[in-house]
Formats: sequence, structure tokens, C-alpha cells
Amino acid sequence: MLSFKNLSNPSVWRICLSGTFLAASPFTSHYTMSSLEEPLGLEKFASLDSVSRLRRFSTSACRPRYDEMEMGNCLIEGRSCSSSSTCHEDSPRDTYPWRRQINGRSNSRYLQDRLYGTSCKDNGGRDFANKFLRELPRYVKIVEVGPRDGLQNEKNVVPTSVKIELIQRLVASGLPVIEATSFVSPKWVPQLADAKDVMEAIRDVDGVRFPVLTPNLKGFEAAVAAGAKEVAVFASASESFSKSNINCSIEESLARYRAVAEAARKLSIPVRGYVSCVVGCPVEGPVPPSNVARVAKELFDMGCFEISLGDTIGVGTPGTVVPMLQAVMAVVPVDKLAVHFHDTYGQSLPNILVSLQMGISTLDSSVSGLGGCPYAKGASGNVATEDVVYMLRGLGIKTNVDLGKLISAGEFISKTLGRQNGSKTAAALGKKMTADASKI
Ligand SMILES: CC(C)(COP(=O)([O-])OP(=O)([O-])OC[C@H]1O[C@@H](n2cnc3c(N)ncnc32)[C@H](O)[C@@H]1OP(=O)([O-])[O-])[C@@H](O)C(=O)NCCC(=O)NCCSC(=O)C[C@@](C)(O)CC(=O)[O-]
Repeated sequence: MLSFKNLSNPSVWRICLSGTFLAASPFTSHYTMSSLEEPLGLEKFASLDSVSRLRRFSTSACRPRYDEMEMGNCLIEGRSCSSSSTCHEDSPRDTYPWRRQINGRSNSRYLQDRLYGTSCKDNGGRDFANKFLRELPRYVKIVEVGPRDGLQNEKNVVPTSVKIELIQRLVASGLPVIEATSFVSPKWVPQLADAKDVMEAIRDVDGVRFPVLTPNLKGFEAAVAAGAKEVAVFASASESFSKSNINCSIEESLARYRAVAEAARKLSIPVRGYVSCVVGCPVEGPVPPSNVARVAKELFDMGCFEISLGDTIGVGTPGTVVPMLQAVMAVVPVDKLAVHFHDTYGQSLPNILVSLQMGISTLDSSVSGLGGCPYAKGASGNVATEDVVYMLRGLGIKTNVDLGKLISAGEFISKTLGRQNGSKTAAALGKKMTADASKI
């Protein structure tokens, strides 16, 4: 890991490059160095230019400007994400936020600080920054799993009307795919016993896909009867988890899913496939990547249009996620893969970042970080959708999601369930949004 500090600039930056990961942090000019921080040596100065392309903080203010930062807008050159839900690729330079007039005056110092570095000779670092940006997708599809994965583990029964309102609010935020419920045994998951009623209430909503979980033909038939137009099957890379979750071995589950896939094919219903425990299992511990790849390939071969790789208990780090993805990508095309991280150890965002860098452009997440699997004790909810959208915006990646409306949906369900909102973005922006909704 390298650590730089530019003391000759009006602002002080510290940039850490570690392998393929990059983070940039602003420090005020009055910032006092901690004894743990390595000062920026002049010999390292040249590298700063490379990451200056990734700067997104006002150097004149020595801290991020609220209107540019707080909604996770992208200030990366060539990837301008506006504060609305739209994103403009390769916008002309004049549209960059740092060229905006501030208080009626051109913020020339800010602009100068932004641009000074481009004259430096710094090919290595610039190559790194260019490569970093090139590797990222331009658009990411978010699969919202809150109403299903998020609510399946709630202790108290959530009224059907609340579930429906949550889904309606999520629809309003622009999410393209919302996993609505599960057609599983109500004895196993009582919380989703109202699957039929939920599905019937939303079946005619246009423009959004509402996949539902179906563990067998019985569930598939019930889902279709209730109006489902897309289903998901869920296998495990761990034998023990398969037994505890769906009461059968991996092979038995795959046989059931072949039957579901065959029935779905006849009705032209798309089937999504999950692999759970892709990094670790609550019973068996670490799960070998080859096991994950084998199950993913089986699901793909039986006709699943997309395979979502679930770190069910949230133990993965980039160090374990990368080899797992490598193994799966060797047998399933990367554009057919999605990732599904639970945030037990707070590793979801770095795991998502490496997944994006490896070419994955479909992410599962749960509004306000709701959730947890009833058969994976101690596992926390999924990564919060708000936090994912915020990060993607910061990277200039389009999602078409209105962050303000999404946060409102998260606030609604958190308040209704009487639980703390699990999204850090919502916590940071929630109050400000209520005060000034027009900025969203
Ligand atoms: C798979 C079964 C059904 C096997 O359950 P079983 O008890 O082995 O099944 P069975 O065939 O012996 O049936 C038992 C009873 O369930 C009924 N039944 C049977 N199937 C259905 C159905 N589809 N819908 C409604 N009822 C059903 C069936 O009719 C029977 O009713 P009874 O005669 O006793 O009155 C059960 O274990 C089950 O429902 N498991 C679901 C568990 C679940 O939903 N877990 C959470 C999913 S989260 C996950 O997997 C991870 C994921 C996807 O989120 C990714 C990640 O986070 O990593």
C-alpha cells in the first residue's frame, strides 16, 4: 500500500492505492497528521496526478461541497452523474460540476486545482486511473431483494399492506427488478405466507420485474397462478446449508430446479438461479470456489438466465470473493452473473467494487439493509441499496434509481418495523432530504 500526502497543494489529499482498489480522502488544509500516517514524500508526488482524475472534492473549500457530494454524484472525468437519476456519459467538460458558478462567481481556484495535474508526466498512475475507470460498467442493474430477503426473517408478521406499500415505493424509486416474495412452505417461512396476496396486488404493475422464489414445482405453479412472470430457484454451494435451508441435498435440489426450469421454459417464464454460501457456510466454514462454480454451471445449463452468487452469511472479503468469481467466470459468462452480498462484516461495498472491476454489472441489495436468512443464524441483512446507489453514483455508473425516493422507501419500512435504518447513506442524508427535498 502506498500513502501520499500533497503538502504543496492548498488542500491535502491522501490517496491509498492497494492492488486494484483505490480510495481518495480529502483532508482540510488544517489537518494535523496523525503519527500513524506516512508523510507524502516528493518522490511519490508524481503519482498524484493519476488520481487527480478521480478527485471529487472541492479543494478550495478543503472539504466536499454538500451539493456535489452528498447525493453521491460522480465527478469523475467523462462520467458525470447528475443529482437527478440520470447519468451523462462523456459529457462535455463544461458540464462538469467543478466548472459551475458558485455563489454567482466562477470558482477559478477550484477549477485550477482540478486541472493542474494533467500537465504532470505521470503515465503509470494515469494508466492506473484510466484502467480503473475502463473496467467499470457504465450501467448497473440493481435487483432489489428487500421485500423477500429483507422481510423473510422479521420476527413479527409484517402486514401484507405494508409489504405492498414498500414494493410500490420501491417501484417509484426507479428500481428495475424487485424480488417480491417467495412461494415456499409457510411452515418453513411463515413471514411470506401471504405470497399470493402480495403477488396479486402488484402483478399488473408495468415496467418493473417482480421475480419470486420457488423451491419446487408446487411453488412454481402457485407463483404462476398468482401472476408471477419471473421466478428464482435457489441452490447452495454447501451441502449442509442445502439441507437446513430446503431440506434436501444439492443434487436433489438441482433435480427439482430442472423440473421448474422445464416448466418455466414451456411458459416462457425466465428463471433466475441463486447459489448461496458462495464464500462460507454457517455449518461447514469456508466453501471452495470449485463447488460454487459447479452449482452455478448446473443452474446456467438448465436454463437460468442469470446466476446470483450469494454470500449468505456475509463473511467474504475481496480476498475470497475474487477467487470465487474467477472460478465461476471460467464456466458461466460474466454477463450472466450477479452478486448478492450480506453485510455481516461490513465488506459488501468493497466486494461489490471488485465484482464491478471483474465485469459484473448486476447487483442484489436490500433497501435499508433489511434482512437475513432464517437458516443462517447471525447473518445480517443484505448490503443497503441506498449505499450501493450512492457508491455507484460516485463512480459515475448509471442505475436510473432516484436516491431520494429510495431513501424514503427505506425510512418507511424501517419506521414501520421499528428498526434502525441499516443504510449509512440514509442516515447521512435522511434529515437533509426532509429539509430540502428539491436537491434530491
Ligand atoms: C423446500 C421446502 C418446501 C421443502 O420442505 P419439506 O418439508 O422438505 O417439503 P415437503 O415436500 O415434505 O412438504 C412439506 C409441506 O410443505 C408443503 N410445501 C412444499 N412445497 C411448498 C411450496 N413451494 N409452497 C407451499 N407449501 C409447500 C407441502 O405441501 C407440505 O405440506 P403439508 O402436507 O405438510 O401440509 C421447504 O424447505 C421450504 O419451503 N424452504 C424454503 C426456505 C427458504 O425460503 N429459505 C430462505 C431462502 S434464502 C436463501 O436461500 C438464500 C438466498 C436466495 O437469499 C441467497 C443468499 O442470501 O445467499
